[in-house]
Amino acid sequence: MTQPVLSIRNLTVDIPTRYAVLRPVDKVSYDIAPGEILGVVGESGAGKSMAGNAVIGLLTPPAHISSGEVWLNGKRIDRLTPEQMRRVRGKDIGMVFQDPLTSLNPLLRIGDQLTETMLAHLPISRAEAEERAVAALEEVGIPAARQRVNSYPHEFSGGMRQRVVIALALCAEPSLVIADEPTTALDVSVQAQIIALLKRLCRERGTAVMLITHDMGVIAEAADRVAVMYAGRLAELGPVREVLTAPRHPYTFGLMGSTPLASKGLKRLHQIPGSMPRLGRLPPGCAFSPRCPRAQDKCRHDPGPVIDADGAAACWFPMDGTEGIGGDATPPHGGARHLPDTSPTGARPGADAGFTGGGA
Ligand SMILES: Nc1ncnc2c1ncn2[C@@H]1O[C@H](COP(=O)(O)OP(=O)(O)OP(=O)(O)O)[C@@H](O)[C@H]1O
Repeated sequence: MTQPVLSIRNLTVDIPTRYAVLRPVDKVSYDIAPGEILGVVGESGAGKSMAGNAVIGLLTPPAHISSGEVWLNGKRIDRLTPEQMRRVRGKDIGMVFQDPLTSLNPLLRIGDQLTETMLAHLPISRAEAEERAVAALEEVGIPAARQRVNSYPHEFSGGMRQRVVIALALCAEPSLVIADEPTTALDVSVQAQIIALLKRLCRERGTAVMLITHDMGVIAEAADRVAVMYAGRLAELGPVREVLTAPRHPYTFGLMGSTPLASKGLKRLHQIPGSMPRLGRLPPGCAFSPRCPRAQDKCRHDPGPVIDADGAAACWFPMDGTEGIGGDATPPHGGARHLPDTSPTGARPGADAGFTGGGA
């Protein structure tokens, strides 16, 4: 089997506070292979960004990795010094954040930003780096790239700026890109283009991608595998085709059902009742149990099983993959039109799981 680009094992992040130690990431394990896009999805506060920041060494103290391991291309990186980690971030890991201005220096021409990044990490001459900067902008679809290298970040629209950030993230030829809500701040019309661009470029280069999003539509459109997070833990991990057509964790099922089925003009939503518990107030047992229509006594006392990097559902009573799932299991934006029709029942996710219906 190909060596994964990224392997995280039992990754746990703690935040000591005056009253308790909060655990926003709890024993999370997964791999990302070369050229693979792993979508990390969950509600706000699930721990998606914390897990991403832990991988790139950008946790804000007092948050820190308290146990577990992070491996990049066969080398352990969770014990590197901040200086060593800075080099890894520039060379081996590219980053795309929600706000393009986080990644771009407002005072530097974008051509210079690309050139300096390449010169810092690649054995090439300045002339070659400048030529590659133009090519990189052309590749991400910036019109008149030879002139636009002289522009400053504020001279671009939001969508164009995010294209520049993608060019910057990829220019040092990293093996991993971490994209944290890369389209959330953009117009809906631009979102799909940016996701398609990221997907195409990473596929062509064999770059592994950790794509963090709250949007199941983005997962369906772009990801190969999906890691569903809830209250710091992995709820479910598996290939997108399997997880979206036959979710096994009731949370995944509810998350899909609560996504608008925009492409079909369907208004019916199945909202998951309640909200995710705050970190300091996690219930005993499975953190999802207070919201879970399938919860039994065991769920209220025993935390769900921890799943390993091979994937599964962290549920004592997982769904069997046929309950309430139909060929009409189309996630948002038509994303699942590539998914196989495994429908034995003709129902949609969320329809029969006892989640609150929003009305048709
Ligand atoms: N400095 C801090 N002190 C206490 N709790 C914190 C701190 N920083 C983050 N948290 C908590 O850690 C949890 C995980 O946050 P994280 O940003 O990783 O969530 P997320 O899934 O990425 O959500 P979002 O999509 O809103 O960014 C949240 O409950 C958040 O409130």
